[in-house]
Amino acid sequence: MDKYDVVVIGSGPGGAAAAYALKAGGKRVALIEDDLWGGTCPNRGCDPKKMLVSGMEVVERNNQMIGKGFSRIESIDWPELMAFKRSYTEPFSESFKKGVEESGIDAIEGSARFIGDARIEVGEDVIEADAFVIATGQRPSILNVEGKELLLTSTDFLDMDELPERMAFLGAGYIAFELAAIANAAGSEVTIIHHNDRPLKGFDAELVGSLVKAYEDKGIAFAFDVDVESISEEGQGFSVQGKIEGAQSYSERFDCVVGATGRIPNVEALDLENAHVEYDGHGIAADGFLQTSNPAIYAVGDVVAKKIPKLTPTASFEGAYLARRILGDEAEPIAYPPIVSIVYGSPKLAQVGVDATEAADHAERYRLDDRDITGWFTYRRIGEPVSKVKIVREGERLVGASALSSQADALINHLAILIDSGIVRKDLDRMILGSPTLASDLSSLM
Ligand SMILES: Cc1cc2nc3c(=O)[nH]c(=O)nc-3n(C[C@H](O)[C@H](O)[C@H](O)COP(=O)(O)OP(=O)(O)OC[C@H]3O[C@@H](n4cnc5c(N)ncnc54)[C@H](O)[C@@H]3O)c2cc1C
Ligand SMILES: NC(=O)c1ccc[n+]([C@@H]2O[C@H](COP(=O)([O-])OP(=O)(O)OC[C@H]3O[C@@H](n4cnc5c(N)ncnc54)[C@H](O)[C@@H]3O)[C@@H](O)[C@H]2O)c1
Repeated sequence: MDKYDVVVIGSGPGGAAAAYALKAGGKRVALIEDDLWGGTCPNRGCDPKKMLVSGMEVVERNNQMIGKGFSRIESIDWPELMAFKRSYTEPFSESFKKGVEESGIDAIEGSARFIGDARIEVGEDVIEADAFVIATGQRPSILNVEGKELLLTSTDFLDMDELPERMAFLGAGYIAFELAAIANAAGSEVTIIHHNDRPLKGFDAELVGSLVKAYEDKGIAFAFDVDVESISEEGQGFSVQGKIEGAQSYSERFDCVVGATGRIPNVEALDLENAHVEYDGHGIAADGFLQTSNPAIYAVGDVVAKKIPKLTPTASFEGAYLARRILGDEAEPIAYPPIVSIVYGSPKLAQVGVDATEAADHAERYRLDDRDITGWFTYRRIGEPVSKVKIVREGERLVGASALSSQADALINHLAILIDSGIVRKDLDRMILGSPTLASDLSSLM
């Protein structure tokens, strides 16, 4: 039987951040993975998605420049774009594992399950540790309808050999908006089917409305207030059936249907009952120190039941915090800075900090600037059809922002740095930044 100081279960951004920092702090560490090394983000999440987004961005930029020196719309060769994506993803897992081993962490392959309060089993091997970190992430939740086995997931989409001519996404969250934009740019006829009329619920309703309009302008269809009841095979394709607001029936045929109705925590295989670790359908319960109901077991990343966005940077932030805590360098509970959320759609939608609703509800405290900046030079020069920004200030200081444009991802990160550092307009005015750029716009936005 092997004995470690710390065993980390799951090699995604949360588990890897904890394992590397614990090893650097002098601990004997094992990292266990039962699938691809590096977890969701680099293998079937953020990174492969963004490789495909690169293609979408070229088409978007090309379309915006038509009549401005460009007449031809570049089209995406899907198999070639997919080969480009695979050039990144295919070698990733092996090279990640090699990096783990070279750092002196024991890389163990297999599924971990608890067989006691401080003991796990991986295959035939029993492993003990002073502390465990659960970082097992989430997987797609499959809508419980008749024919659910016919649904594809985001993982299937991100590795599709051929792009279907007509496709549907069920759900209208991050994944549906991002993958729909990619498929649309690559020439597929896309429909997003949603059970209510409020897509991307965590984002500013008005900016989401503008995003939906932009999608419709690109030919993406929305079927709102549809309760999907069944998926069935129809010829070479699939039929989605349901009810519109519980009355009228809905029926459409597609070449493929991708379920994007959320993700669920990977907890079942862990046999958490054997270690007295509490969890529910949202994930593992962890306190402000990321400690579970068993004091020797911690949890980080997507597998934790939490209100904050389940994203790669939050998972790695938690992993790094937890390593400091276990190493005895952290006495305070975890404190998150404002968290940037970005939907890599076409255009992109992004937000950080206090939102417009909270600002309006607390008008005595916050000042909200709601601006259409489509005419600004930054956007004019690329023929951007829409650019909107909402800025929330408390006194002089920026405390929140939302943005919609093809540049919203970079802009929101600039704004998050201003929020976090407390930089105000007069500080910006003392700087000479490269112009014209997003950075040189900041002073005017403040
Ligand atoms: C399509 C898609 C796009 C995304 N895009 C973005 C984005 O652009 N930006 C962003 O910030 N976030 C994005 N995310 C979310 C991001 O991928 C996750 O928030 C992040 O990967 C969470 O990290 P984690 O370490 O908690 O879990 P994961 O990365 O999911 O890693 C968990 C690991 O644990 C392993 N595991 C599970 N059970 C066991 C077991 N019993 N034994 C051993 N190993 C086990 C799994 O195989 C997995 O490798 C995206 C997600 C998806 C699905
Ligand atoms: N850019 C990013 O940072 C990024 C990208 C992709 C995924 N992610 C992460 O992955 C998670 C999962 O993404 P997701 O898009 O699957 O989840 P999500 O929670 O963002 O969206 C799920 C959507 O499905 C809808 N839905 C739920 N039940 C439904 C039903 N019965 N019929 C129709 N619609 C239904 C929800 O109302 C919601 O709009 C995200 O919450 C996020 O944490 C992040």
